[in-house]
Order: sequence, then C-alpha cells, then structure tokens
Amino acid sequence: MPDVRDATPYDALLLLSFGGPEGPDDVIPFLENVTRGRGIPKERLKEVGEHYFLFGGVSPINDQNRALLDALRKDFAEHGLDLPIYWGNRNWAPYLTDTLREMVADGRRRILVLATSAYASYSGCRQYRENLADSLAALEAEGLELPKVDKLRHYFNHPGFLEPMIDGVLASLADLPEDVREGAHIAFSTHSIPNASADTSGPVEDHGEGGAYVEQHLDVAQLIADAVRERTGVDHPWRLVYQSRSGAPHIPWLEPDICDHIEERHAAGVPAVVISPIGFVSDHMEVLYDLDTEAKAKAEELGLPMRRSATVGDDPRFAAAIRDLVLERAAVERAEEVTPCVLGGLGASHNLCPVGCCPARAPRPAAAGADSPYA
Ligand SMILES: CC1=C(CCC(=O)O)c2cc3nc(cc4[nH]c(cc5[nH]c(cc1n2)c(C)c5CCC(=O)O)c(CCC(=O)O)c4C)C(CCC(=O)O)=C3C
Ligand SMILES: [Fe+2]
Repeated sequence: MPDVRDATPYDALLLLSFGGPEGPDDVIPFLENVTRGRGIPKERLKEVGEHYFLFGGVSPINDQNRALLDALRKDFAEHGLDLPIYWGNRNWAPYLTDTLREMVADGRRRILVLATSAYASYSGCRQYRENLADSLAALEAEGLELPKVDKLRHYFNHPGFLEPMIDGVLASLADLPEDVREGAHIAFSTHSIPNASADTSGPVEDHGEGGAYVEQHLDVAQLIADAVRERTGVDHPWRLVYQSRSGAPHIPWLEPDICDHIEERHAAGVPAVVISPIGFVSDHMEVLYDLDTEAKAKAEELGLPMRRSATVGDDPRFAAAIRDLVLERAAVERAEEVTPCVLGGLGASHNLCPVGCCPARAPRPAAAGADSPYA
C-alpha cells in the first residue's frame, strides 16, 4: 500500500491566479497589465475600471486566494501532507516570476501548479501556461537553474468542486419565496469567450462547435441539475448562459448573455431564476459586478425573483479535492496505477495538455504541456 500522503516527486504546489487591484491607484496599471496586446476597446476598459472603483478599487480575488491558501494549508496539515504552497499571479502582485524565483531560491525542483480556472480554454489554461513559460524564460535569463513545472488536470468534474455548488443551488432555491420556488429556472453562468476560442478549446480532436469549453460546462450544469432533482424531487429547467463579454461587437462571443436570458425568461412567464456561476471558482469581480449588481438590477426592474448561488471559494471540500488531485498526479508521475476521482460523462481530463490544445491567436511558448520548451 503506497503512502497516500506522499506527493513525491513534487516538492511544492503553486497557486496560480489572475491577480487584481488592492486599491484605487492599482486599477489602471492592473487593467494595462491584463489587456496589453489584447485589442480590447478603450471604452470597455473605462467601463471595467468603473466596476473596480465601485468597490473601492479593490478586487475581491486576492483575499479569496488568501482564504484558499489558508484552507489548503489547513487541509494538507490535517492530513499529514507535507507540501509547501506558494502563490503567484498573472496580472498583479505577488507576480508569478517573483514567486517562481523565490521557489527556486528555496530549492524547489518539481512544482505542481493549481490554476484558479477549472476548465479548458485559452484564457483559463493555455494563457496561464504561457505565463509560466515567460516567467521561466526570465529566470533562465537570470542564470537560475529551472525547476520542472506541471499543471493539475482540469477539475470541473471533481466531486469536491461540484458538491459545494450543488449545495449553493439548493440554498438559493430554499431562499426563494415558496410560491415561485418550484417553477424556478436555473441559469448556469460562465465567462463568455470568443466563439473562435471556444471552438478550438481542448485537445485537437475535441475541437468543433463550442469545443471542450462548452462541453465541460454543459457536463457540470447537467451534474448539478441532476443532483438538485434527486435531492428536491423537482426537475428545474436550466440553460448554460454567458457573462462579462469584452471584445469588439463585430466579433462573435458565446451567447446568450445572462441579462438577455433573464429578460427572455421573464417574458416567457418563468416565475423565478437561480443563477449558478459555475465558471468562477470564487466571487470574482465578474460575479460581484456582472451578476450581483447588473443582473440583479435587471431582475429587480422586471420584478423577477432571483438568487445568485455560491461559488466554491475556500470550501473545505474543494481544498480536499485539491489534495486528492495532487496525490493522484504524484502517483501518476511515479508510474503507479490510479483511479481518478471524477463524475459525469467526460471522464478525467488529460494530465499533460497535448500539442494544439487551446491554441493562441499567435503561437507563443507555453510551459507544462507536451509542447513545452522546458523539460
Ligand atoms: C475564461 C475567462 C476567465 C475564467 C478563467 C480564469 O479565472 O482565469 C477569466 C477570468 C478573469 N478575468 C478577470 C478580469 C478581466 N478579464 C478581462 C478580459 C478577458 N477575460 C476573458 C476570459 C476569461 N477571464 C477574455 C476572453 C477577455 C478578453 C481579453 C483577453 O483575451 O484577455 C479583463 C479586461 C477588461 C474586460 O474586457 O473585461 C479583465 C479586467 C479576472 C479578475 C476578476 C477580479 O478582479 O475579481 C478573472 C478571474
Ligand atoms: Fe477575464
């Protein structure tokens, strides 16, 4: 029997996230970091800046990552898993390059990466792998000896990610007035991305209409809807919808938008809606602004009862899922037999992104995949 607390060959876990401003002076520099070379219209940037200013210029994401780090460290300690955890971001301090430099200085040689995005897509997966490649290149230029970096498989269909969201939808339904509860529809919401990015998300063989991005979200939505039906006895109709579109209007992005969907459901006579933000691992600005502010105002204007259900955040079941995924991957690296813990119809996703997975518009080096220029 192998020691189940053994993370060998890994010697560290790296929480890799988006980053966000911590005060009003950070907002513009942060947005410049996010949008460098991405062709986002100026008006859209001003508008998104206002979302942050509405919340004092502070993104909720950094405190949520600190809470997740606490939950992970507590879970690891309670289960005898002795693996240090670091944190680095794409767009704000602590910056990924600085964190990796610190990890090298601490002697870390085999690093496993947990990104705060559960699904395949350029923005949610490959872009983080490109950030890793950029940071490794920077450290190489400093003459440092590079660690080997791997990324955890996509965790959208791990029960520890799903269970807290199922509970969240049940709590939102219970919170609705009794006379509209049974007829409530569920809107599973995720970040809109360009149709072209969705169609090419995931391994090449999964490319096609919506790609792995849409397929994985539909799997999650179905799993949550099924669990809600089993536990309430009510078959709530549902649909996958999108939010936070940011590109130029002539470029097609995934639809329908959550606010249009709310209007359409109201016009169809639906008595209430529960929004389940399955695309977000915690209450990001997109959740606080696009759902809790904008969609809420839309529902109120229509007089449509609406509840937004919880994201997983620092739920202990999510922390335990990450421990499970770390131990699973470590066993894979040790060439041991493992049965991945997974629900739904898609099975466990690949451990190593294959060549051609979630391609960028302009090809750039990406680490932690089959096409990585680093070992
Ligand atoms: C799929 C996806 C995720 C989920 C996966 C993941 O979590 O990584 C995500 C997360 C996030 N996106 C975030 C913020 C922003 N995203 C932007 C722009 C964009 N996002 C895109 C997609 C995604 N984004 C895309 C296709 C663009 C267009 C430009 C481009 O191709 O890059 C912009 C520019 C302004 C705008 O137009 O909105 C901002 C400010 C924050 C921080 C929130 C906070 O502070 O709490 C987080 C967690
Ligand atoms: Fe984004």
